[in-house]
Amino acid sequence: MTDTDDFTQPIYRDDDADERDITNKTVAVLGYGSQGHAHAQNLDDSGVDVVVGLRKSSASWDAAEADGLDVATPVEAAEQADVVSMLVPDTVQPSVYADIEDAIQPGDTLQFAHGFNIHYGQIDPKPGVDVTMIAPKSPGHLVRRNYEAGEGTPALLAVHRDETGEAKSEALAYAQAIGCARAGVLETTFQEETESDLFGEQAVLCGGVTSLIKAGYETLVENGYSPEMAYFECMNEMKLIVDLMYEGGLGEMWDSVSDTAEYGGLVEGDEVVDEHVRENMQETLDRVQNGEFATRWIAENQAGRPSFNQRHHAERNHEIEDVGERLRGLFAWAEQETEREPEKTEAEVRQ
Ligand SMILES: NC(=O)C1=CN([C@@H]2O[C@H](COP(=O)(O)OP(=O)(O)OC[C@H]3O[C@@H](n4cnc5c(N)ncnc54)[C@H](OP(=O)(O)O)[C@@H]3O)[C@@H](O)[C@H]2O)C=CC1
Ligand SMILES: CC[C@](O)(C(C)=O)C(=O)O
Ligand SMILES: [Mg+2]
Ligand SMILES: [Mg+2]
Repeated sequence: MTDTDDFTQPIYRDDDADERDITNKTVAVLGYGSQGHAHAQNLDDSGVDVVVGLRKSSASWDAAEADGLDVATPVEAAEQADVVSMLVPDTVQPSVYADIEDAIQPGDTLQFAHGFNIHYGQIDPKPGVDVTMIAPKSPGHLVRRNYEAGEGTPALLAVHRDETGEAKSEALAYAQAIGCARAGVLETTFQEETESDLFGEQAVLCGGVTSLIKAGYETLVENGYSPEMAYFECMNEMKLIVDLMYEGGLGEMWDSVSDTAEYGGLVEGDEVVDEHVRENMQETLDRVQNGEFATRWIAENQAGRPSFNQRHHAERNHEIEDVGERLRGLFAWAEQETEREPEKTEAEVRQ
């Protein structure tokens, strides 16, 4: 464990976990998407007995088998397992849980990578079952890529229910087996993980950044600058700037850019992301905390995702996507380094 003098809370590392708390169990990984394929393969490589749970019709079934994993239906997988890792999309988890509930026995564990369905009351696990979470703070493909490179991905650990008295040590061993304890595992609650994760992806990581990029791109193009110039300035260089912050914090980035960029950025940054943006962020957090976002997302799915589909297609058809695809075609290295999920089909988007 890290020295708590340096941090506000303990951060668990490989030495804090006992691999036998997971290598003596069978884990059913339900879903073989972004997180599912990474957890299943990392667990398998760490010597854990894994069975992947998928619908018979699943396009991922052959992929999981080709990766050398045992595959069964979610019910069959849950019947064999001591730990069921719920890695299907948040919106389908309640119906998948209803299907597998009878297959889970007292003393088993139901584990999540995000707390949405527990926190907002969409799943109420049956008595006698441990309920835990290991939530990697990363897209799943990097959880796998980092593991293979001998590196780790930070994760959050939470215990919602501990019937066996072993919920935390088992979750920590799971985190170790998927490579997260190489980096660090922070203990939290389902509430804190859910609300901070939703806020982060909406206001900053996914929603905030894409809106900032599009607004910058559109401002340049509307003022007569070329799309190629605007793409390189507002999108391509974003990665290079963020990489510096990832490696060495804000300071390393500011040290690397010119003094002109540092002065202009410090002065104008707060003009662009002003008090009004902070008020908007607070409202976003309010909607997460009071359940308004969750209610809207659940209703959106029940209605067949009309707003999601419209926004999904508008985003994919934004001009920056077209110019970006053509420009990235010039980067010889991009194809080797970038491990992208194939574009979702219409049916998958509607799911
Ligand atoms: N994406 C990420 O990087 C992160 C995700 N999380 C959390 O991890 C969990 C999983 O998310 P994510 O990896 O994005 O999920 P994905 O959308 O990538 O999951 C797709 C997988 O789920 C399967 N699936 C979909 N519907 C069903 C169903 N009804 N029954 C059985 N299998 C089904 C799909 O198979 P099929 O071929 O049958 O459709 C596919 O294998 C969520 O709780 C999410 O919030 C947490 C951190 C980051
Ligand atoms: C940032 C999006 C995320 O929360 C993640 C990769 O951590 C997600 O839900 O996919
Ligand atoms: Mg997240
Ligand atoms: Mg998330």
